[in-house]
Amino acid sequence: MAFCTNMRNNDVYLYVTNRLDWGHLVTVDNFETHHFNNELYEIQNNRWDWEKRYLHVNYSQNLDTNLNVTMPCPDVFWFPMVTERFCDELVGEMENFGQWSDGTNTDPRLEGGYENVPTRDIHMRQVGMDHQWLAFLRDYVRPLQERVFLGYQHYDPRLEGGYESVPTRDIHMKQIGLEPGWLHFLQHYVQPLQQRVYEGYWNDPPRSTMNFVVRYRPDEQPFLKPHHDSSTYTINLALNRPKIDYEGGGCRFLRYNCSVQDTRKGWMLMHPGRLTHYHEGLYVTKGTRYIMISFVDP
Ligand SMILES: O=C(O)CCC(=O)C(=O)O
Ligand SMILES: [Fe+2]
Repeated sequence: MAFCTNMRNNDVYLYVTNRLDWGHLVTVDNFETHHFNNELYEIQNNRWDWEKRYLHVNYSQNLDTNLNVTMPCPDVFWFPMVTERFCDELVGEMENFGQWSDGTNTDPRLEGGYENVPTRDIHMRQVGMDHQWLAFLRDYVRPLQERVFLGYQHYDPRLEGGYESVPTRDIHMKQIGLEPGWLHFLQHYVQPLQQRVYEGYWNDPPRSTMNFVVRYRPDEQPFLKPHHDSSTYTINLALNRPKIDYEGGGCRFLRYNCSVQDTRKGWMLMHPGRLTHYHEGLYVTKGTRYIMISFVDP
C-alpha cells in the first residue's frame, strides 16, 4: 500500500495484470536432497510442479463420466497415469538402491516373514517413498477406482473397518452368538462349492497393503506363476516398453484366457485382486521388464 501511495504521489504510472503467468512459488522447506531423484518425492510439498513433471497429460480424461474407460479384459481397466519421466525416475530410484529381493519364499520385510508368490522386488518403504505413494493412491488412483467399481463403502460401526459397501437392514451372526457355527458351515459346506466354481482362490491369512516395483529378467525371475493378490483390487503400472525394452511379458487372466501384453509405459491396469482375477505374469524372454504393483484394500 505504501508502495502504491508513493507511486501515485510521484505520478508514476503502473500497469497491473493478472492475465500472464509469471510463475509460482516453490515450497523449498523440507525438500529432501538425499534421494536419487528428489523431485519424485515432492508429490505433497510441490503438487503443481509434481503434476507437470509426472502426471500423464491424459490422466483427467478418465474422470470424465461421458467417456468410457478402456477394458482390455473383463473387469480389468486401463488408465494413462504417469509420464515417461516418472517411470524412468522410479526405475532409476530402485536400481540405484539396488537391493532386489532374492525371489524366494522367505521375505524378512513382511510381518509373517513368508511370501507365497515371491517376485524380485523392492518395496516403496525401502526407498522412503511409502507416504508419497499413499498420497498417489488417495489422490489419483482412488477417484478412478470409485468410477469403475461403484458403491464401495458405507459406514457401519459394527464392522472392524467401520464401512460397508451395501448396507442392509440386518443382524450379524456375531450379535446372536452364532458366528463360530457359521464359520464351520462356511468352511465345510460352502468352501468346497466355491473351490469348484472359482479355481485357485483362498485368502489365508489376509495381508496388509503392499507397494513394490517388480523386475523380470530371463536369467533372474522371468515370470510369475498363477496367483491371487492379497488385495481387494490391484494396480499394475507399466514402467517400460514391451517389444523395445524387453520381449514377452504381460499379465494373463486365466478365467477369461485374456492377456494384456501390449502394455503402455505409464499406463496402469486395475483389476479385482481375488476370486475372479486369478492371473499370472508372462515369461520375459529378453531384456528387463519393470512394473509397479500395489495391493489395495480401499
Ligand atoms: O507381471 C504382471 O503383470 C503381474 C504381476 C503380478 O501379478 C504381481 O506382482 O502380483
Ligand atoms: Fe498379482
